[in-house]
Amino acid sequence: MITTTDLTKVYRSRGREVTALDGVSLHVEPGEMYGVIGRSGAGKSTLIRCVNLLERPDSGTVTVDGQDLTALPGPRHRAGRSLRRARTGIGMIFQHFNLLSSRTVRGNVELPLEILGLTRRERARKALELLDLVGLADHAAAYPAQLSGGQKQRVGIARALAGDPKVLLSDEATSALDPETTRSVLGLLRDLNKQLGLTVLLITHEMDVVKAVCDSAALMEHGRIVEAGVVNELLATPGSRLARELFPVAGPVAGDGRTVVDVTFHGENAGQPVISHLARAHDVDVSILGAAMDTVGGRQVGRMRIELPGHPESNAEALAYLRERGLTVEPAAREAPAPRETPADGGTDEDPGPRPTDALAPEGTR
Ligand SMILES: Nc1ncnc2c1ncn2[C@@H]1O[C@H](COP(=O)(O)OP(=O)(O)OP(=O)(O)O)[C@@H](O)[C@H]1O
Repeated sequence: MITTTDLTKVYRSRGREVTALDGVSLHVEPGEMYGVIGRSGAGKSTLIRCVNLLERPDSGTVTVDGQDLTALPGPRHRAGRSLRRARTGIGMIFQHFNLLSSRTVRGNVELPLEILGLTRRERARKALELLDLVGLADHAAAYPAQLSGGQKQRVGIARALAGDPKVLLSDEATSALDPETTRSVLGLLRDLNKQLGLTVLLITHEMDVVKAVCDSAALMEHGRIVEAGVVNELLATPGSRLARELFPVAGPVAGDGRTVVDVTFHGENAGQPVISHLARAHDVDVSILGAAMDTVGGRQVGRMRIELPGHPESNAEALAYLRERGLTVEPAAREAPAPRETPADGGTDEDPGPRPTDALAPEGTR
C-alpha cells in the first residue's frame, strides 16, 4: 500500500547540511499498522512527511495505493492538482492535533469536506457520521479549548478520515497524551484499522506504541532504516535489536562458569511451562534473572533471562531442548543501547545501558 524506494533528503540551512533521509526503503502492506520508531532526529518526521509529499524527497520514489506520488507534476513548493487529489486518499494526524480554535468540533471536521466541495447538508451529515465513529458525536458543537487532549486527537482523527482515505499517517499522535489516553487513542486507531481496512503508518519514539498496535515495525537511526519486519517474526529472530528494545530484560550477562541466555517465548510456547520442563528433563537448576511479558497483537509474548550452572558447552543439550520447543535462545546481551549512542561493539562493561522502558525517549524527556 505504501512503498518508498531509496528516499534521500538533505536539509541545507546557513551553510550546514543535514542528511535527514539516507536511502530509506520501506514497504507497508495494505491493512497493516506499521510503526517507525527512532530517537529524536532520526528522520521519522521527514520520512512520514515525504509519504504524502508535504516534504519533497531529493531522490527516490513514494508509491501509495499503486500511484507514484513523486512522479506527479507540481511546482517544487506547491502541490499540483493531481497530487492534491491523491492526498485526499491519505489522512494525517499530528502530535499537537492542529485544530482550528475558532471552529467548533464539527467545523473542524467539515473543513476538508468544504475543500472537497461537498454541500452544506452533505458536510453536516458526513461530519456527524465521522464524529460518531470516533465517539464524539455529542461534542459536535464544542470548541477545541473545551476538550481534553484525547478528545482533540479524536477530532483530528475524524478530520483525517473526511476524504475516506485508505491510508492514515500518524506523526507522534499520542506523544502529548497521558498513558491511559494514549491507550484509548491507540485502541481507536486499531479499531479503525480493522473496521475500515485502513492502512496506518505511524511514527513514534515509544516502544509501547509499537507493542500495543503495530503489526510491523522499522527502527530508524541517522536517516536510515536499520531493522524492519513483522513484529512477531522479529521477536523470533535471534539478535533482533527491535525484539530487545520491545522486551528489554535486565540482569547480569554471562560470567565465569555460568551460562546466561535470553529466551524469547512467542506464539504457542508462551503459555507452556517450558522452563520447569527443562529443569526436570535435564536435571538442571534454572535461575530466572529477569523477565518481561506482554501482549503483542493479542498474543502473549515474552523474554526471560535465565542462568544455568556451567559453561555453555556443557549446557548444549539443555539449550537445544529449548530451541526444539520453538523458543528463540541467544546469549544474554546487555540491554539494547540507545540507538544514537550505539557503539559498534554494543557497549562497554562500564556502560550500564539505558533503562528498559525509555531507551528511545527523546533527549530531555527522560
Ligand atoms: N526544515 C528543516 N531544516 C533543517 N533541518 C531539518 C529540518 N527538518 C528536520 N531537520 C533535521 O533533519 C534531521 C531529522 O529530523 P526529523 O524531524 O525528521 O527527525 P525525527 O526523528 O522526526 O525527530 P523528532 O522526533 O525530534 O522530530 C534532524 O537532524 C533535524 O534537525
